[in-house]
Amino acid sequence: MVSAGLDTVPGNLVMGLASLSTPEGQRIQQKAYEAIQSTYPSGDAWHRCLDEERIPYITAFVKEVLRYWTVIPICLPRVSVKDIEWQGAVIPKGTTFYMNAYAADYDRSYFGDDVYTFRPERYLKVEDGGDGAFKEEAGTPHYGYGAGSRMCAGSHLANRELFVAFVRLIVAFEMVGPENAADKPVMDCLDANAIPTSLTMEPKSFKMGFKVRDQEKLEKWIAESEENTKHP
Ligand code: HEM
Repeated sequence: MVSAGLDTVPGNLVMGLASLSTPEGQRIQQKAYEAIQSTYPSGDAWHRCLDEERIPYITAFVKEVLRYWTVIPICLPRVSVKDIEWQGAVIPKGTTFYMNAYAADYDRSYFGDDVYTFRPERYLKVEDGGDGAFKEEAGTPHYGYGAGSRMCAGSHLANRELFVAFVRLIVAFEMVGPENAADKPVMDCLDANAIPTSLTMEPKSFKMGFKVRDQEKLEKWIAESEENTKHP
C-alpha cells in the first residue's frame, strides 16, 4: 500500500508541472489561479485545500493530468476465471489479460478528437465544447487508475494528494518554461517516459522556472505547515 504511490504520484505531479510550464499551460495556470482566488478570496486556500475540495477547475485539472499522463500505460495482469466469448471467439478460462489504459485514455470515440491536447475543460460540464464527444456521465472519467473491481486501491488518497499539491503550487508560484528551449519537457505521454519498459512512467528530465508570487506569504505557509506536522 505504501510503495504503490511512490512513483505514480510523483510521475503525475512532475508531468502536471510540465504541462503548466508550456505556453498553453500559462492560460491553464491563470484560470486555475483565478478559480482558487475566487473560491478563497481571503487567501486561505493553502490550508483549506487539506480539508475540502471546492475548486472544480483544479479537480478537472487533476483528472486531465491523470488521463493525459497515463503513468501506468499497461495495467497489472488479470487472469480470467471463466471462458469469455468475444466477437465470435472464445477466450479460455485462465487467460492472462493486460488492460491498455493508455489506449483507453486516448480513445477518440470517448474523449473526442482532441485527445492529444491537454485540456482540463473536458471535465467541466459547462465547457465541454458542446461537441458531445465526451460522455461525462458514462462512468470512469479516465483510466489512469485502471478500471473494475481491482482498480487502484489508493485512488482517493492519490486524488487528495494531487489536489492539495497543485493548489499549493499554483497559489505559491508562477510557473514558466525553461530559459533554453532545449530543456523543454517532452509533451507526449509515451515519448516522455525515460524507461519505456518500466511498469510506471519515469519522466525524462526537463527544466522549468518557478517564480514566487509572494515570498512573505509562502514563508508563513511553510512555517505553519511545519508546525502543524511537527512530531511532539
Ligand atoms: C496518481 C497516483 C496513482 C496512480 C496513477 C495509480 C494507478 C494504479 C493502477 C493503474 C493500478 C492497476 C489497476 C488495474 O490493473 O486495473 C493500481 C493498483 C493499485 N494501487 Fe495505485 N495508483 C496511484 C496511487 C496509489 C496509492 C497512493 C496507493 C496506496 C496508498 C495505491 C495503491 C494501489 C494498490 C494496493 C493497487 C492494487 C489493487 C488491486 O490489485 O486490487 N495506488 N494503481
